[in-house]
Amino acid sequence: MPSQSHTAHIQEIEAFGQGYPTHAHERDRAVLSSWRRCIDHHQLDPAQTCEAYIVPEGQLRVHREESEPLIRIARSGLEHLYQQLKGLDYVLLLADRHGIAVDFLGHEAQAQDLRQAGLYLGAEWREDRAGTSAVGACLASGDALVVHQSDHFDFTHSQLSCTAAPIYDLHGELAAVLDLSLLQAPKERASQSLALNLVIAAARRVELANLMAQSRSDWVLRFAQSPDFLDVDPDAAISIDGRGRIRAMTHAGAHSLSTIAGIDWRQRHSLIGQPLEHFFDCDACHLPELRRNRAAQERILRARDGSIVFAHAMEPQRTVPRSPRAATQAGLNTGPNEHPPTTAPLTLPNVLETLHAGDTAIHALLLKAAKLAAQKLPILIQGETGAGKEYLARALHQCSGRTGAFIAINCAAIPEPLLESELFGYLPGTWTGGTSKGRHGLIEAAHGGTLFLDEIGDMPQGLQAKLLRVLSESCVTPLGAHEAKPVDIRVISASHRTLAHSVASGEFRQDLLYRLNAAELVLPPLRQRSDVLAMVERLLTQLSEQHNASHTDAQAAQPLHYTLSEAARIALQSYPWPGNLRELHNCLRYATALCDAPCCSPYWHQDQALGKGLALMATIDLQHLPETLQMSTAQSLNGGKVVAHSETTYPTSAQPSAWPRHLEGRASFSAQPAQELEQLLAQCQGNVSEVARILGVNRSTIHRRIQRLLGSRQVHWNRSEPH
Ligand SMILES: Nc1ncnc2c1ncn2[C@@H]1O[C@H](COP(=O)(O)OP(=O)(O)OP(=O)(O)O)[C@@H](O)[C@H]1O
Repeated sequence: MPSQSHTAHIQEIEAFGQGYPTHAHERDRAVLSSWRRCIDHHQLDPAQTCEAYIVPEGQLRVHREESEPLIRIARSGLEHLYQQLKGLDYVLLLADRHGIAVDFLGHEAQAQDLRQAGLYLGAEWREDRAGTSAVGACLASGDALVVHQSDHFDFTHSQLSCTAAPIYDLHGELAAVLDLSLLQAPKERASQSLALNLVIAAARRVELANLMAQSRSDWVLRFAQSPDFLDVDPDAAISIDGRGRIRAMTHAGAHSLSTIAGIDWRQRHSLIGQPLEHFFDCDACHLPELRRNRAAQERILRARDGSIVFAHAMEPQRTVPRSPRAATQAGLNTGPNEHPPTTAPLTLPNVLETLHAGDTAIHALLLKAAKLAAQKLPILIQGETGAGKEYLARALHQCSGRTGAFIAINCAAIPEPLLESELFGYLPGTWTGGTSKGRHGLIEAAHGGTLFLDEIGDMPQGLQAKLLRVLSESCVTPLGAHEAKPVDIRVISASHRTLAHSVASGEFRQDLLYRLNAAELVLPPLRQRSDVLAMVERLLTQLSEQHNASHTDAQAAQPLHYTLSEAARIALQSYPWPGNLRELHNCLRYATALCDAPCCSPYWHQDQALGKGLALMATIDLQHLPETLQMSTAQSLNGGKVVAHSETTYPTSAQPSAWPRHLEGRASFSAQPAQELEQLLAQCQGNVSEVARILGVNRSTIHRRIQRLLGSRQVHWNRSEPH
């Protein structure tokens, strides 16, 4: 629609109001519906203009307080979206159900202009007050739309281009509107199509996050049309209570169930409380089969209308114990409306479940941790560097039920005088390096929460005595103070050293050790875990999600998933990981950064309106892994001495002697050549090229070896690969 003079704008709206022929065919239908409401219901006059209205501070505070939980949940989604559009001058508003902007992301440098234009915190965009706007029309219709320049009813706003999508709460009520606006936009309305897709996708993710946050004690079933998106960016979700009945849905979830049931989605209330088997050929007993320990392609649900979706079931986050007594013993909180799931071989709270991927030893350790979580007992976590001690401490805090903060301090990283003032705080004028107002210490900051003392073995002796006093008296005395303050803290400490040795050498106080390790959790090094590859898969899923949430707008329509080549898989599995999970995580971050441009998978995602297109698969190969890994793999497979590790300062226990058993003999490849070759072929699923790459020889050499060593024995190599 070309830009108009104010007079032409008034004439067009008046003519439309009276039913005369206009340019209306060039306007979006949602815009015309809003114009109709403005004229007929709100009795607005297009000749009367009105500056954007910002509500007074006190009123804004009330609205923000009312929307606080939603703002919290939406915030990270908003920030991701804002980052995607960085440099394009978009402004993001989250408006509440009354049309008032309760959250805002935009350039502070433009604050004056944005405020004047109403693209600011506190702006009120209700349709009956401001005429047709994206927020107002979205609230009135419940649908996403673009209101571009002269689409605005009030000519005052005719420079703006605004795109909005609704966010529904779990009861199907329109809870908020996400709006993406530009002060100055290109004339073409089509320029905002991508903004529309982005804002719809962001609103869907906020709804998913909201459902997840509010359904901690229920099963959550997430759906996608394609298995590739299922675990990274599902389309819809529903929650299911302990009796296998639908408890809540995202908007897309309500649409899907309504379609299956053959009802209008506006009747979604009738879906609540219905058993799952009314919609799918499965009931609550089948939910554990849809968890992520099976490949996404296998997690298929058949709907009663004959359609098929891929599903991902997530068990309740908080364990629901068999009895209140068991709940207390396990230290797990149950909400008032939690029902014991009918199935549920429930084990760990989700936050602890995420720390392992199937290793039985660590699973047992985490079960113990779950029982200790809500006790106030001090816990000492031991384990090699990077084994995940801080992760475990945070998880313990999260399922402890303690409402205060998790405060972490690394005792090895801070010089003694600073460490003392950091921990204990100081009064004004006490400490020359301090601020004139004095400062609260970290011990006080952890009041009601958890104090995590990392590398406690490195705490200076003078401070060990002071800490002991805090632990025995539950009081802290800031530097320069004469009176102690009572504190309620739970202490978790960690060390990569064996503290008993430090006690024996006189470096660590025995009485403090007794205070700190009422319970001890020893995290195994990664090389001793049997779930390395499963952890790799999990981290790759996370990295895919992060990529999808943060990459640029042009690519945003195509979610990406990282996968591994067989060679990379073997290398990752056979490496001894002296830096444990930290090294593994960094290695995968490195590999995903280096991994070449992804290629398209065969899946074409159907729901274009949700901002998706072709699924992209990015395969991590051996050459994308850090050189240390490549060298280590080549040396171990070719019988070379592994120098890379022995030259570093890794703990002796991390030496390659601890490599996974199936690869231990690989260094002496020629000792049992036929058996080794057969094993390697099996591991590479018969892919001769992969075997050749691993051994650093060409494919014809492998084919010759197969002929020579294996002869007519049945060999499962990939005969269909190109020769
Ligand atoms: N369960 C986990 N899942 C995924 N990544 C993890 C996990 N645990 C640890 N990591 C990775 O390892 C890094 C180090 O974790 P963490 O700080 O908990 O280890 P740590 O044992 O406390 O290390 P240090 O002894 O050096 O302080 C994390 O930043 C993360 O990248």
